Amino acid sequence: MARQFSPCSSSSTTFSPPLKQGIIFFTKSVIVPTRTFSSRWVSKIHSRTHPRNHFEFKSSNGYPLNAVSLHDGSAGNPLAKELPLSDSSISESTLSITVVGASGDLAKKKIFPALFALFYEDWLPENFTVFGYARTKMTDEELRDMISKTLTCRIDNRENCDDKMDQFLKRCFYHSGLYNSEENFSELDSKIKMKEGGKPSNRLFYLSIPPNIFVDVVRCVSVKASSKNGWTRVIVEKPFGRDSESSGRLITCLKQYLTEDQIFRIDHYLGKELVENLSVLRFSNLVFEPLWCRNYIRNVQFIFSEDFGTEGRGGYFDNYGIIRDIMQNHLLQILALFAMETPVSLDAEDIRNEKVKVLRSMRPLQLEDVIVGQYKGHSKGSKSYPGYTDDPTVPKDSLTPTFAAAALFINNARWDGVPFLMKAGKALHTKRAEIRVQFRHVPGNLYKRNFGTDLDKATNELVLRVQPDEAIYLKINNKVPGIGMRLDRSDLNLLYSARYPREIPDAYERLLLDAIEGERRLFIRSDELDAAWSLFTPLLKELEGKKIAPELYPYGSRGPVGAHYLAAKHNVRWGDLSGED
Ligand SMILES: NC(=O)C1=CN([C@@H]2O[C@H](COP(=O)(O)OP(=O)(O)OC[C@H]3O[C@@H](n4cnc5c(N)ncnc54)[C@H](OP(=O)(O)O)[C@@H]3O)[C@@H](O)[C@H]2O)C=CC1
Ligand SMILES: O=C1O[C@H](COP(=O)(O)O)[C@@H](O)[C@H](O)[C@H]1O
Repeated sequence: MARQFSPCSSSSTTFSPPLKQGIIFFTKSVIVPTRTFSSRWVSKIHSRTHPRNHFEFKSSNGYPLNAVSLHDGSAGNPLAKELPLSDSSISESTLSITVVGASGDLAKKKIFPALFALFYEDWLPENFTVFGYARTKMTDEELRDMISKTLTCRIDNRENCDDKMDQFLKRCFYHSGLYNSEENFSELDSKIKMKEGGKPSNRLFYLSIPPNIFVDVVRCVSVKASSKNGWTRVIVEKPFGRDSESSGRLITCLKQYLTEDQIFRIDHYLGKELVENLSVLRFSNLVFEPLWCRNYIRNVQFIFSEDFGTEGRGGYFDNYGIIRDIMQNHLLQILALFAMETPVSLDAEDIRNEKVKVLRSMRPLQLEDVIVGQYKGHSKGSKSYPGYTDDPTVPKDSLTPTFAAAALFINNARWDGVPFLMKAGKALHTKRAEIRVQFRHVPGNLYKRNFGTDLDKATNELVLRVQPDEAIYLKINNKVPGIGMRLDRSDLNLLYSARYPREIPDAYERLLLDAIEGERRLFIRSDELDAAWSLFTPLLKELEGKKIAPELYPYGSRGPVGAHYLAAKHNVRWGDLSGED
């Protein structure tokens, strides 16, 4: 075996060409990439409605999967024509999901519960196994015990919850190992193989670990633990670097071992229900799309706030700050989805092509269009809240922003001159994430005098409340019933909890299932990532190079006043602070 030293890893590496993405199965009349055999539709049919030998193929966006995508990576696979798609091969295939970093916070809080929820709702294929991998020494039983503490069942369907938990936990196993040890990954491979029992195998690895060990793990997976007769995919958690250079390096290093189609860069905000609904709202209702441009929209706001600080994550956060933690990824992704042109289809590549165009059309971010803040300690009654730098893992003189607001512009025909405002902060007065679209004034408004002098207050505003209490509402002007002519601001309100009693799935459930199905629409392509970093890197360098001091704001407040000045400079008022919400 050839050994070589790679700049991508701290240790010497055995080079292995990129893993094969998948294999193609043939039916009598359709060619179907492997991703479809565990498709949501098939799995639902398997488990609930129809006999197991009845198949139909649809992706999670409802689009038929009846052709091999050029990006699927399966075209060159020599095994492609060897395995027929028969009912038995579908039900015989196995899926193993390995959570690397299984002892960590994200795995416990989100990944294992999401996997259980998928199992509970019968979304997972029949032959699946979950492996935890980390350095911490644990037995299978101890892993199960750890996982069981965070599992919950769907509110509307709890009857057999305990049974389902037992069944799920029986499918969970653990292997302790180092992240850069090929030997340890080889041991993992043997354990996975035992569970696969010689059947065709598909393997998903979720890297729930700090980014400095991503490449080591991917190397070990590639060399020792990839599937030999099915697909191997890797979900990569953020942060994907901390600027253009480090992100570029990470992309290059991962691509030494994986093809782009095997890499699923997760941005969990793209898996949130309301973010998914953004495109549905816009493209399937005639009333919105014609208004979706500079002629009618005055400004758009993307707002993220948390009512807690960086407690427990200060060490990580101080190296990144709120711009990298929330704006460069979650908010920018939503902005791109919001502003993109109509894609050719709902296919992942068509959507991601349009998003990249938006990102590449953005005006470079200027320092004067950004303000930064940092929370300070605050006492309220007998309770006192710590400041950011009170965290022992944060340097006392840290200038890392825990709050930022920015005005962005898209230099294209649709959006020329429209401010897209972003605001993100920790330790604020409330926890929420929302998109606010403020429309222009009604020209020659007949009812002008009924509104007083502040016409801005009379404009329509569309709000997509991503969380909590998911809702879509439109602020309209309405006549107060009665003989006189009094106008009132009112909401046309779609409150999800009232309209849809079912619990909304967690974003990680949707995204995990998409990765299992090979649906890439909600994952970040490398050129999207490049474009996102190109926008933010010069600004971050300037902020850090000039050591711009953040404006201090008290824990639990509405954030620095600088955010108001920034908005006012662009003739905008933050919708969340208008007093009428
Ligand atoms: N927690 C969250 O809410 C979110 C996390 N993320 C991202 O997800 C990934 C995982 O997050 P999280 O679970 O919070 O991370 P943790 O810090 O809890 O790390 C996960 C596991 O990785 C191992 N580990 C931690 N530090 C090191 C190190 N320096 N060297 C080697 N191994 C280490 C530990 O396992 P062991 O010691 O057993 O090997 C740990 O249990 C990170 O990339 C994070 O940025 C993204 C969004 C939200
Ligand atoms: O990615 C991150 O997201 C969380 C917020 O996620 P949410 O789904 O709970 O809204 C944030 O707390 C964290 O700092 C960031 O890394």
